[in-house]
Amino acid sequence: MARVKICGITREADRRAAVDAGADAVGVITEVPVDSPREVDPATAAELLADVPPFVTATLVTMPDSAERAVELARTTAPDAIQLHGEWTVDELRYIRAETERKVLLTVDAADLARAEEFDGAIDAMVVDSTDDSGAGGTGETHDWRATGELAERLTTPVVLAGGLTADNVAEAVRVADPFAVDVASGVEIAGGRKDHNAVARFVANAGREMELA
Ligand SMILES: O=C(O)c1ccccc1NCC(=O)[C@H](O)[C@H](O)COP(=O)(O)O
Repeated sequence: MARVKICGITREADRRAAVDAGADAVGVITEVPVDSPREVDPATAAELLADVPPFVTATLVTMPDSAERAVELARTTAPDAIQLHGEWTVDELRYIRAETERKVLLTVDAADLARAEEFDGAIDAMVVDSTDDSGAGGTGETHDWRATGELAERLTTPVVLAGGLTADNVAEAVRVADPFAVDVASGVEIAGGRKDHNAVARFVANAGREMELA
């Protein structure tokens, strides 16, 4: 069974739709150095994360310019988990994890899986995504799901499959990669930064379809 994270929540109604659909985690994006329709300011991120109910992981998604800033953002937005994009060292990730006492996820690019191995065991989950040159996500691009599945078999750290997933391809992605979780942002939108509630519900249902058939 793959768990589901709905990422890039910018509005309360979208957060509610994700929770009502049965998402295991919601992601709120702040402080990223790219122009994203899914980015909100830290105060809005704090509000959106605060009202995530129990048993759903409130995830802060960010690309701050230092480990200290990551810790500060975690303090002001109070998430359950922090998903970092960009270039980080193992020591920096360990520092952020220890200082915040939060679960730390690192996003790695699917085209550079050799880099992923270096972080095995140092973080709580690894998001394998189709990132842009800066390491940002939300590209809407798919990648080699089989290679991600093979990586997941080698690592002890849980792997989250992201990048170009939609309600129509997520069941196949789960079948091929068998990830710990799947993550979607642009693939369930009606417009940039606004979720299509029907697509969100279909995505969550289809991510679990393989389990229903088993
Ligand atoms: O979504 C963004 O615009 C974004 C920008 C900068 C850093 C991270 C971003 N998204 C992070 C996510 O977790 C997305 O869910 C993931 O990249 C998948 O995106 P998509 O291909 O659009 O489903």
